[in-house]
Amino acid sequence: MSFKHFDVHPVAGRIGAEIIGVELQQRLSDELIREIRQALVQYKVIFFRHQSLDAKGQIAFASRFGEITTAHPTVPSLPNHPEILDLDYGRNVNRANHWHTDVTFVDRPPMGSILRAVEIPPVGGDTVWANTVAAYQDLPPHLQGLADQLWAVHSNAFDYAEAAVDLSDRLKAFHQIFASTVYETLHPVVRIHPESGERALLIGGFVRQIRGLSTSESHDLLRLLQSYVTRLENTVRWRWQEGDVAFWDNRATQHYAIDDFGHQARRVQRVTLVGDLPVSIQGQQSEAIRGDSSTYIQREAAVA
Ligand SMILES: O=C(O)CCC(=O)C(=O)O
Ligand SMILES: [Fe+2]
Repeated sequence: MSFKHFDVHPVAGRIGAEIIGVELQQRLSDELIREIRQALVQYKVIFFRHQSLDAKGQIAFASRFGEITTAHPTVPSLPNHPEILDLDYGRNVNRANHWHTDVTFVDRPPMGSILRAVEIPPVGGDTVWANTVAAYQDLPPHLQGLADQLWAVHSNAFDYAEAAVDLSDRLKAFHQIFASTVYETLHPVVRIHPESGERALLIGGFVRQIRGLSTSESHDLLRLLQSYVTRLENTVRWRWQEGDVAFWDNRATQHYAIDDFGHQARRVQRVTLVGDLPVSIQGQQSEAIRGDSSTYIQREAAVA
């Protein structure tokens, strides 16, 4: 696909592209936003180098793609900007060095996220994304056929359970609400991407159990499926520079923030877009089992 409004330089063979010639702080035309959305769906994660985007600009840009959530249980938002999660590693959040698709324990996981690099260590702190459509395509046909039939329970039960950093009172309040509320959702292991129609594996760090299998069978099968996601051929690694912006399609990716920067500062800020209910290849929708995801999405209101 070619794009009229910008140049696209793929960063790796199967996922990730840099968009060149767009200044995100400016008000962009509807047509340009449509092209960015097409690039997002095609490349799964897109990068904009050296932007001069501020918090307001980030919110304004994100809102062109849909509704923004203020959702995160333990990561604080910027003062006056509940839409912006302030991920200041070592100071206010745990490291995200595990493979995951964001927030899959709720029935409507985010459509995507826009992450802005505020402070980046001189070396280390890269982020890796994996293409979960390519992972599905790599499965041998018999495994595809099996995965197509499976459903899995995703839960927040363990995640963020222990805070590695001292939490402020405000964060403790968020944390308590989150820790005392178990969210559990049944998602298809293979979802149909609502825009591209592609089949994508929906697994990752929040999956607890494949329905209908024993714990050990579920564990082994998840490990096998996940090995297709994290095949290096299906990944892209981004070496951040300050001002960079990454926008990922959370419906077709997992990601992993590499924890190799010791005690150096690393600060990124995220705006998250509301997603829709995943749909299986048979046309069945994900189902919340426990926890009302609107309480999650309305976190600020719940604490206030
Ligand atoms: O810090 C990063 O690079 C990514 C952290 C993360 O998992 C997220 O923002 O969803
Ligand atoms: Fe994440």
